[in-house]
Amino acid sequence: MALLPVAEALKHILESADTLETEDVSLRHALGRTLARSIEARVDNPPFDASAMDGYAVRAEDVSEVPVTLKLIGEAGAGQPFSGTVAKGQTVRIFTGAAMPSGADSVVIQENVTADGAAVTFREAADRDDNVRPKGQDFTKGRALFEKGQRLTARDILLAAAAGHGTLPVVRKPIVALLATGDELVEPGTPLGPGQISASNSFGLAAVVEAAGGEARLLGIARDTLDSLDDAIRQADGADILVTIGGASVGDYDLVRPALENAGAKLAFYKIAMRPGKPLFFGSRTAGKNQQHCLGLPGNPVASLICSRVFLVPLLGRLLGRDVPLEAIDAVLGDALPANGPREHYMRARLDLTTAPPRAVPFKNQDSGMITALQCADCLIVVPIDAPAQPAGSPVKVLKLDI
Ligand SMILES: Nc1nc2c(c(=O)[nH]1)N[C@H]1C(S)=C(S)[C@@H](COP(=O)(O)OP(=O)(O)OC[C@H]3O[C@@H](n4cnc5c(N)ncnc54)[C@H](O)[C@@H]3O)O[C@H]1N2
Ligand code: MOO
Repeated sequence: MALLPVAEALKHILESADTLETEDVSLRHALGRTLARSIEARVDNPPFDASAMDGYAVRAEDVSEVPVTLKLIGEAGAGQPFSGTVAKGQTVRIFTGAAMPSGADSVVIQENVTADGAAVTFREAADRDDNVRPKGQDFTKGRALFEKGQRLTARDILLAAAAGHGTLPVVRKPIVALLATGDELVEPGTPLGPGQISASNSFGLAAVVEAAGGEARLLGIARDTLDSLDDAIRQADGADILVTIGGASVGDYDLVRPALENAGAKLAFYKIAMRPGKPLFFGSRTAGKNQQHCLGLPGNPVASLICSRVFLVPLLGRLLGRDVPLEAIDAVLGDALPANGPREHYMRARLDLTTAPPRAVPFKNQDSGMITALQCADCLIVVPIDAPAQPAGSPVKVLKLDI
């Protein structure tokens, strides 16, 4: 069977998914969530003309020539407006954040004033609007603040709060069930017996899912039997995506696809023209009340993490209503590359941004069990299918690693 090109596999995955439902969350839980609607300001900011300094509110024309002494008639504190009006020859003690008293149009900082009871002497002249933040200078009611599909940052949450929003409409978090499979796997931190390795992928993938705005549910480790896989797959009911890890290839114990098919999954494709990542598959099944996407990732840790960025993160993006492309950069090869085979090769590399164009230096060992090479890579050099050998300095397309 011909291997499916990466772009076609991704297109298929994206076309299979729609944006999830909307829910309102409090600002305290809004960080990293994706807006389901565009958002406008509900109030002006500041909501009133406000003092930017501690000092004295005056009519600027009264202090155009100094020294001059004005009569103190009251005080305006933050949240404690002065209810009277400042008339000619008068001043009001004012503090940062307080509303400007009517009649006053300027604030003189207290360092430039000598107060003696009700007699306040100004040593520095002031202009209109000095140290005043005018109503709506930051934003006015109705101003567009955020776009639908925007992922909320700390700064966004600050702005939303200032703009009168206590909650925000966001897209429900996609739930991703992660199922490790294999008799050799033990939970990380457990001493390794003969032939055993740590089930590292689930933890790397859970981090990818959560950084991308999803909620990861670890289903643990299924053993290489149909019974164990069936049990584990049942635990995934209710998840929007079931990601299986390993058991996808052609070995006698690669039982994940048959187990998923037993559980009602219809596979749309299996095996892609990608290195690492060849045995990846994708399909869907009815699981509980919802239609569940099933993504089978290869067991090799590097393959599983890279494939998660290339396919799972965009799928999560689609469920959340936003695009999450990998940033592509034009670079030159820092080393010669041999001819490529029938799979698009995503080579782990260091990116030197101090040169123009940037230089991408591929790691010597591109084995998909080389977790250290993935961990210290900055980018992936994408080598097209059947590309000829290329000398150092050849132009290449590079994807910046953001996981
Ligand atoms: N005869 C062939 N053998 C293989 C082929 C092939 O085409 N013909 N493809 C190879 C490729 S490419 C890959 S990738 C692997 C992927 O196979 P599986 O998805 O079935 O993965 P496993 O065999 O279960 O595991 C591969 C490797 O990864 C380790 N592993 C598995 N799960 C985890 C986990 N959760 N955390 C950490 N490491 C994990 C596992 O122990 C193996 O070392 O197949 C090639 N073989
Ligand atoms: O293509 Mo397999 O995914 O690592 O080696």
